[in-house]
Amino acid sequence: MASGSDPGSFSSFSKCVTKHLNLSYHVDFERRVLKAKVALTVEVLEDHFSSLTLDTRDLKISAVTANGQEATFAMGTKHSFKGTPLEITLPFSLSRGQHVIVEVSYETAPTASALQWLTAEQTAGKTHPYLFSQCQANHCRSMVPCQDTPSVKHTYYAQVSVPKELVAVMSAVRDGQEPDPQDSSRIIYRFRQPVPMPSYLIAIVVGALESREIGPRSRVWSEREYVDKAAFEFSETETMLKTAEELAGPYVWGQYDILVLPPSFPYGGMENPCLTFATPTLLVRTQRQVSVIAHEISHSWTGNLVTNKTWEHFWLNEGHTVYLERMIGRSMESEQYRQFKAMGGWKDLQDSVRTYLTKNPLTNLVPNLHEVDPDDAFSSVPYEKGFALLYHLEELMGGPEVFMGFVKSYIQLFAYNSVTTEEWKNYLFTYFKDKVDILNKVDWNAWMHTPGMPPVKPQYDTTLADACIALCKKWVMATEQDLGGFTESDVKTLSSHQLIEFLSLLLQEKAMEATVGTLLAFLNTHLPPPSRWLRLCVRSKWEDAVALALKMATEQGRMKFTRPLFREVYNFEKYREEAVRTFQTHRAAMHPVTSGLTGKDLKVDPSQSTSL
Ligand SMILES: CC/C=C\C/C=C\C[C@@H](O)/C=C/C=C/C=C\[C@@H](O)CCCC(=O)O
Ligand SMILES: [Zn+2]
Repeated sequence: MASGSDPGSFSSFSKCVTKHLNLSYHVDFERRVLKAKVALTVEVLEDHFSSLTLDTRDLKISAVTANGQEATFAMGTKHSFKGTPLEITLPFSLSRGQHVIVEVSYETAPTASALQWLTAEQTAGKTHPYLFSQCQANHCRSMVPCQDTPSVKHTYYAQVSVPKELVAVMSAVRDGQEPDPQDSSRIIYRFRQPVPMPSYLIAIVVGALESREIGPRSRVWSEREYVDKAAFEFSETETMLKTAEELAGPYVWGQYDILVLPPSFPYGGMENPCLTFATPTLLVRTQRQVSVIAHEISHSWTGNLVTNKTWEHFWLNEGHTVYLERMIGRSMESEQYRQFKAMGGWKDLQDSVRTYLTKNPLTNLVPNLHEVDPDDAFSSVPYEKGFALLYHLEELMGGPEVFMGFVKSYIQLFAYNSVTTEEWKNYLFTYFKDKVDILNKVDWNAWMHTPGMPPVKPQYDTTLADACIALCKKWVMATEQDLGGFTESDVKTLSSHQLIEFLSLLLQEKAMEATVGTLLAFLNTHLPPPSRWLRLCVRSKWEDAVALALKMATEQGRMKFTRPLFREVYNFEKYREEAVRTFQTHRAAMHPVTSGLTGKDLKVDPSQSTSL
């Protein structure tokens, strides 16, 4: 299964592959470390095998054993984002097909890139500390020494000792709890993940958590302050799961829970198996953001069951997931709704391509990530260029039902495996063997290996978008005299999805007149301020919006909002210093990845805390 190489991993996965992890964590909130032991069950792929390399990042390794015997180990040279290879030499030699249990005793660093340790003051309840992880793309190695590549899949078992007033949850099925026999002030939670999965899907949260049942296989988890809101917001979960199963096949992970994190969680959602992580910015009581949950549910098939072999093939995870998410939208809402969302996605893609610059090779659907940190390469491109390609193929191959047949078959064929773009394409040609002539006319090189926008622009149905386009035109062309002509009904007739699209269209207008600021002030009295609105206000140099934009950028940490808001204020020359100052004041409380990437955006030196 695991062959070839991964530019993001030092691990020797062509020589051996991990089949199972047995993890023990002791969560130490005072020192902000995990005291840990992991036993890796490793299958040997070659004869005369006596050494292996694991990925680590900032781990303090104290001992390594192999089948219970002491093994020698050495740390290699530290790489800026790939971490430090852990070279292990076994006290014996093994042959192809044999297994060995390699046990590593270690401690994580307080600065582990996968972990954010929050003080009680940073939580909603203000009484207990909180810990959460985010391993995608290459951060698992900062909490587990492992083969940290999506090409290797393994099951896992874990036991986590935490102070007894706290609760631990993981990306696995809960397997009971008991008092810690070593310390009566602590409790041990146990977890099992019997479905093989890549290391980036290992996840842990420890905090004052509560849960509510929202369906026959679903609970929501969060601090008490969010839990009822979350149960309301995500009440459609079981309907979405059933819709996804009709489209893609059985849900194999047993439980599907959602955990709402504190506001600093850097993403809208993360598809951790059995336990989707979600930002509290979804709790807006408008169901505006339920497509994030449809997206994370879809990952149960595309990403978690069929996984990209390396991060260079990330579009296989995300493009198919967006495709499935929008098919769920089609079943639960309408085809017009799917078309509308697809059109919004095209705009997001234009936005990303513009931000990254049209000729940047990181806007290729299949980028070369040799010596590139995946966090730096992350954008809407794999999501929306990937979706656009799949939609284009859908049109060429005979429509949504026909193409969904291919997607379902691809999922069944590659389930429990990791795939490359080439393997996906070969299967596409096999599945549509009667339509190879049409497939041969697709400009594959332009779609996959060329920067910028795709070679074909899909013609989406504009029914739901027309109202947004008309209103955008009206606002863009307005003069001072027209200002009185804008009424509440202009925006009241738009759905929340249409409103987001309207703001997105407005944001793309290059020549912002000063009057737009006044128009936006009108909008402000009628609507809550989404981040796009604030970006628009700052771009149109409406000075009152600067403080609001910086407030939103720091009160929550979803990078999709925080980074563009900071960048927008930074680009407003007059407030550049204020953007940098605000970042420097808040960076210690930010998630490590968010603070690193925002620092780069604002050209702030990471070590000195001063502007470059
Ligand atoms: C070409 C890029 C290659 C690899 C990138 C892989 C991972 C990048 C890393 O930064 C982690 C990303 C995690 C994403 C999690 C969830 C997203 O779907 C959320 C999207 C944005 C949002 O809604 O907030
Ligand atoms: Zn995704």
